[in-house]
Order: sequence, then structure tokens, then C-alpha cells
Amino acid sequence: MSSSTREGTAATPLRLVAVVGPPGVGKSTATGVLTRRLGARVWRLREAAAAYQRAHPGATHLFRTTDPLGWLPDLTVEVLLAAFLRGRRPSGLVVLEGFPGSARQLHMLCALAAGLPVGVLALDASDRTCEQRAQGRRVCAVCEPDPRRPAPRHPQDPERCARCRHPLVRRHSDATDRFQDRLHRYRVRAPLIRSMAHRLGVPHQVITVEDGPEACRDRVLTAAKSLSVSTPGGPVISPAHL
Ligand SMILES: Nc1ncnc2c1ncn2[C@@H]1O[C@H](COP(=O)(O)OP(=O)(O)O)[C@@H](O)[C@H]1O
Repeated sequence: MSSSTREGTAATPLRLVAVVGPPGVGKSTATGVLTRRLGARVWRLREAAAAYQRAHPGATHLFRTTDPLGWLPDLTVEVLLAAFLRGRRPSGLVVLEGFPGSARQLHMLCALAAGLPVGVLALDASDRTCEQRAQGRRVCAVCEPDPRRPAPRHPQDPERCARCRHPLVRRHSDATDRFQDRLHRYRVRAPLIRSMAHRLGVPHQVITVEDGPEACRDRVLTAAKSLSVSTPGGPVISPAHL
């Protein structure tokens, strides 16, 4: 990659692009494109939670959840986001992968981002495509102890990892019932996230990623670039009205 293609370098101010979409649509893949091509950094709620727990071993109460999909309470999400945005935060483009998961979380993000440029990139494909992609996805538990990202398949032995040659496995959350629950939750919440973005003046772009990764790459790059330049006016809606 030439350095002229990397635009999210540490010299530029912080800009946030939230990449959302149904499970299996290609969020991790798109995030990978943005990290490689734009030098973006990635913020993932799960990783932020794990890092916070390591740094605050006494804060176990924050991580108790009764949600059937294991989602953390919004109060905890707010603590994690605030730690990221109000601490020694990075500069340049940051991709929030799979976040926000609800309209309320988008509101929270904008309130904490306090005028920083925020954009939402919503990837979309049919339920069938998402399901097929999730069923075909394999991860490597050796390269990544808590595997989330799709692993590259070995060209001669596609059931093995191209990096370490260990057998690839399916993601626990791709089991059919769990996948359907995640898909349903996203489909219910996506229009609410979109209308919240509209109410907050946050740029929101939907791109269809029905065709293969090559064809989607340029669309993802173009959308992320255009989304990461405008600044929202900041939340004007009281959380009580959410
Ligand atoms: N545009 C695309 N076309 C075909 N397959 C894709 C595309 N984007 C991602 N994939 C594949 O679909 C699966 C799910 O992608 P992933 O990025 O893990 O989805 P998500 O993070 O949204 O759950 C992976 O195996 C990935 O390689």
C-alpha cells in the first residue's frame, strides 16, 4: 500500500465512522479494508470491555447482563465509550465496528463525541446473503484467542488457516438460533438508528454489499471518506425522549 492512500494518519483530528449492519453482512471485512487502506483504527465494544475489565478487576458488576444475546447494559456501554472518548484518545479515523446497536447508543455516542465528526455507514444485504456468509465464515482460535474476524483460508486446504495452518472453526454466535436472534434484533433496530441519525444531523449512508468483496471495497472506501468529514450539530434530544 502506498502511503498516499492512507488518510487516517495520526496527524489528522479524530473522526468516527460507525460501521453497522446485520450479522454476516461483512462489517469485519469492511473494517479490514478501512484499516488497511485508510490507516483507520478500530474500536470494538467487546475489546473495550475486556480491556476495562483487565484494568478494573473489581468492576465485575458493570459486566453482568441478563440480555439473551449477552449485550451489556447501556450504562456500561457509556462507561466504556467515555473511557475511550474522554481519555487519551487517538487521532485520525476510528471505525466503531458493529456500534451503535441501538438509537439510544447512537445518541450516547454523539453526546460523548461532543461535536467530533461522526458518521454511520450501514452495510446491507438480504437475510439470505447474510445467513449464507455467516454459515461460510470460519475463524482461527489459534491466531485470535477470542476469534471474531473471518480467518483467511489456506489455498490448498480451505478448512485450515492460511496464517498458521490450524483447523478453522465456526463462530459460536453463528449457530443458527443465535444468528437468527441477532439478525432479528438488527432488523428491528436499524430503522430506529437511521431515524435517530437523521434527528441528530449525523450523516448516515446505507450501502448494499450483495456482490463480492472486491466490488464492495471501493464503495465502502468512498462512503467512509465522505462520512468522516462532516460534523454533527450535537444531540438536541433529551435521553428521556428516546
Ligand atoms: N462483499 C462480500 N462478498 C462475499 N463475502 C463476503 C463479503 N463481505 C464479507 N464476506 C464474507 O462473509 C463472511 C462474514 O463477513 P464478516 O465481515 O465476518 O461479517 P460481520 O462482521 O458483518 O458479521 C466472512 O466469511 C467474509 O469473508
